[in-house]
Amino acid sequence: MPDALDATPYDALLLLSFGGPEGPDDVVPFLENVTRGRGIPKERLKEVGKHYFQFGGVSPINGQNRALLKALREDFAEHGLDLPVYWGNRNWAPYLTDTLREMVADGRRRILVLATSAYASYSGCRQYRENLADALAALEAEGLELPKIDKLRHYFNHPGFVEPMVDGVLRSLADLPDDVRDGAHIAFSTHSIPTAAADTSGPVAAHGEGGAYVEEHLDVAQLIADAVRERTGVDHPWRLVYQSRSGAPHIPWLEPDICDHLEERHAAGVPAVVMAPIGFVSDHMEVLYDLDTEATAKAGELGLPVRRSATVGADPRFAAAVRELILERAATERGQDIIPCALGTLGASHHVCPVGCCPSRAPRPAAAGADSPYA
Ligand SMILES: CC1=C(CCC(=O)O)c2cc3nc(cc4[nH]c(cc5[nH]c(cc1n2)c(C)c5CCC(=O)O)c(CCC(=O)O)c4C)C(CCC(=O)O)=C3C
Ligand SMILES: [Fe+2]
Repeated sequence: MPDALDATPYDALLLLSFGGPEGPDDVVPFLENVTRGRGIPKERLKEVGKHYFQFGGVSPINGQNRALLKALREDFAEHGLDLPVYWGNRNWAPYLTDTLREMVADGRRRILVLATSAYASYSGCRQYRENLADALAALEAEGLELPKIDKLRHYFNHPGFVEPMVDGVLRSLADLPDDVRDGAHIAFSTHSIPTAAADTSGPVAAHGEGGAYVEEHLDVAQLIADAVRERTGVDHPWRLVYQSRSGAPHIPWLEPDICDHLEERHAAGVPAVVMAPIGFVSDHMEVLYDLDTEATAKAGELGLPVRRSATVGADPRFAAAVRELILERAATERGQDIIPCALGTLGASHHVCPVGCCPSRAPRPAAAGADSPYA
């Protein structure tokens, strides 16, 4: 047995995710949960429902979270980190409030949250903090004693997140036909969000065109492109592109869209493209539908060879990164001086979201941040 690792003051980890349907009957209620009060056009919802039905009404995300839970528990056990791991979702069972109630019943008092989103943005960060505040409010109304909740920092530039994606891009390049491999372009893809949300993503100091959301993705893309050049000796051109746009057409969202980009690059004479979904922690429906189905069909029409590279998923290096992030945060909470681990030019992200970080359209209470109404 290795020496025990010290996660004090924390007594539990909570994997906090999006949730997804597990069968055809779940699809409509799931979409209602996702879109409550979010102003998404009906046509778009019908369209997205079809994506889920095409896959038997089952989102891949829950299975991927179960695999991640297993990888985390195995990594912790192997390294002597005695920290129970729980799982709760925003939009589907196991629901966050139920998990939190269970954690309180189990006597958990200091909870650290790992969200399945690596970057700053309202959808990927503050909205999860709002969900935590809602869950705490629900438990408070039940008369329960509330635990203290902190959220792990953004891990987009942690080597345990970046390195598996480097390997994925290398595998995709290797998988392309020999005659087009060296000329391949890399399209780093992430979820489009309204430009107004991007511009105010991250701490106030990062607000401006694209905000922390775009800046962080560009840093990861550059890191992967540099690592690929080092490993292959080929300088592949790349661009950050977007997918899965959902809002009304008159509201500007981040562009270019992956499909338009494929068309444009093909017209410019690019012989092949690797689509690298750096914005996603695992092979979500957005990856399976928008890239593997829609964009791949588009490329087929164009006669453009494409490959989609792997997401991090339950890679053991990612599980190890989570362990390191927990120990780093625990040491910081204990007042120890510790240098946080991060690649790239931006440095390690903040531990605690400051006031004004990723504001929502209509301000709501958010836990686990400087503006949290909870201790
Ligand atoms: C930045 C971002 C991430 C990445 C960060 C993170 O991972 O959190 C993400 C993840 C996800 N989004 C997901 C699903 C959906 N997102 C929607 C809608 C929206 N997403 C947005 C942004 C993001 N979303 C936005 C700005 C909207 C518009 C409405 C709003 O402002 O809220 C809709 C409604 C229909 C549609 O329009 O697509 C669905 C069904 C799933 C589950 C997939 C699965 O089942 O595998 C996952 C992991
Ligand atoms: Fe989404």
